[in-house]
Amino acid sequence: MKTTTSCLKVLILGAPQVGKSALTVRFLTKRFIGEYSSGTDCTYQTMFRYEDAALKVEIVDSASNSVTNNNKTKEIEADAIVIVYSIVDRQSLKQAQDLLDQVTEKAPFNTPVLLLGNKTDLEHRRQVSHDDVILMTHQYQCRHCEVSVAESYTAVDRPMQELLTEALLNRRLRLGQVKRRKSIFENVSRRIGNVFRRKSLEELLPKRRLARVMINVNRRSV
Ligand SMILES: Nc1nc2c(ncn2[C@@H]2O[C@H](COP(=O)(O)OP(=O)(O)OP(=O)(O)O)[C@@H](O)[C@H]2O)c(=O)[nH]1
Repeated sequence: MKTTTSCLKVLILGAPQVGKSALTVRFLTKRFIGEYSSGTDCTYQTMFRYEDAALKVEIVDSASNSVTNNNKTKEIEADAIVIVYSIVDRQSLKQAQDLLDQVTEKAPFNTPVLLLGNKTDLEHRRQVSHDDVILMTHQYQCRHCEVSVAESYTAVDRPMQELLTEALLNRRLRLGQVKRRKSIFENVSRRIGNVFRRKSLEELLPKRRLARVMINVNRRSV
C-alpha cells in the first residue's frame, strides 16, 4: 500500500448544537459521546484508504458558523465540506443554506459538499420538511443524507467514505494522475490503424486481385 504525504482537508460546518462534534468523533472513533465543549475549532487527523493508497485526512470541526471566520473575501481551503443541520431545528436548515451560499461563492469549483441532517432518532419532533431539503440539494447540486449520529456508526461512515473518495478523485484529476479513458471510437480506429501499418498491401490482398488493383491504378494515372 502506498502512503502519500499529501493530506485531504475536510471542513465540518453547521449551526450550533446540530451535532458537528458528535459526528466527527463518531466517524473517527466509532463511538458516540454525548457532550462536548463548544466554542473552538478542533482539528483531528485520520487515515483514508482507497484502493492501494493511504492518505492523511485532516478534519476540522468548526465552531464558527461562517466558513471563513467572517473574513468575507477569503477563499475556503478544503477538499471536502460537510454541512450539518438538525432535523428538529428548522433554523439550522436556514443556516445550512447560508453556508451553502458561502461555499458556492468561496470554495474551489467542484469541491464535494455533503448536506447531512442529524438526529433522525427524534423523527417525532421533526421540523425540517423533506421537500425543502430535496429542493436545496437540487439547487446546490450537493450530496445529502439524514442520519442519527447517536444511533448508528455505519450510517455516518458510508457517506463520509463516499465524500472522501470523491475528494481524492478530484485531487487526482487536478494533478493529472487520472488518465482520460479512450473512447470506443479511438480504440477501434487505433486497432484498424495497427492492422494496416503491420501488413503491406501484398499481404492483405490475394495475388490476382492485387494485379487487378495495380492495373487499375496504372490506368488511372495515365
Ligand atoms: N438525539 C440526538 N442528539 C444528538 C445527536 N447527535 C448529537 N446530539 C446531541 O446534540 C447536542 C450537541 O452536540 P454537539 O456534537 O456538541 O453539537 P455541535 O454542533 O458540535 O455543537 P457546537 O459545538 O455548540 O456548535 C449534544 O447534546 C449531543 O448529545 C443525535 O444523533 N441524536
